[in-house]
Amino acid sequence: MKIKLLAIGKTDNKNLIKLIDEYQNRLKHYIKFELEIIPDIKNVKNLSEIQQKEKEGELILSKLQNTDQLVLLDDKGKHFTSIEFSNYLQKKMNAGLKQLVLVIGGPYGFSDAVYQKSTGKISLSKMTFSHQMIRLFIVEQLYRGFTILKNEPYHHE
Ligand SMILES: C[S@@+](CC[C@H](N)C(=O)[O-])C[C@H]1O[C@@H](n2cnc3c(N)ncnc32)[C@H](O)[C@@H]1O
Repeated sequence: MKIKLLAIGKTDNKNLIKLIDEYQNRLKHYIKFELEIIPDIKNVKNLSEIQQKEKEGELILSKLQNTDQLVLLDDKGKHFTSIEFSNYLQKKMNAGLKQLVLVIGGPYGFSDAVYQKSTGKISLSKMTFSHQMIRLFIVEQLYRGFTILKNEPYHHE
């Protein structure tokens, strides 16, 4: 299985980029992983929130292959402990899934079309974080999940 993380908009924060890169590199020892950044929509000032979400949604959906499973990172999604999340990843691998696509929405979240196409929603907290911070949190949790599956000493209860 491959995991693709789709995210909207580039971040200029060098410290954040460095940390994301570090976990991304660690993760690559366990699974094929790709972070794909969808460029920011141009002239967003002329768009309503709904129009921006719809345009971002079209770009997200255009990136999907037929066999992909689309799972959204969403503060209203399902909550997992890190161990439960590692089991979730194991189940996806056991199911013979070719590619799991995790998506981080833009500043206003997802369009209805993206919600309709998705097969699940994962929340990393009841709180809402910026779409940039979530990139770091999910790569760290993915890394943590794989170290749990491999019984490696990173996660402590
Ligand atoms: C600023 S948030 C968008 C908030 C927007 N009000 C909404 O309803 O989704 C930007 C993106 O970050 C991600 N995000 C923020 N907080 C999250 C959380 N607690 N769990 C999972 N994803 C989160 C989601 O992908 C969200 O679309």
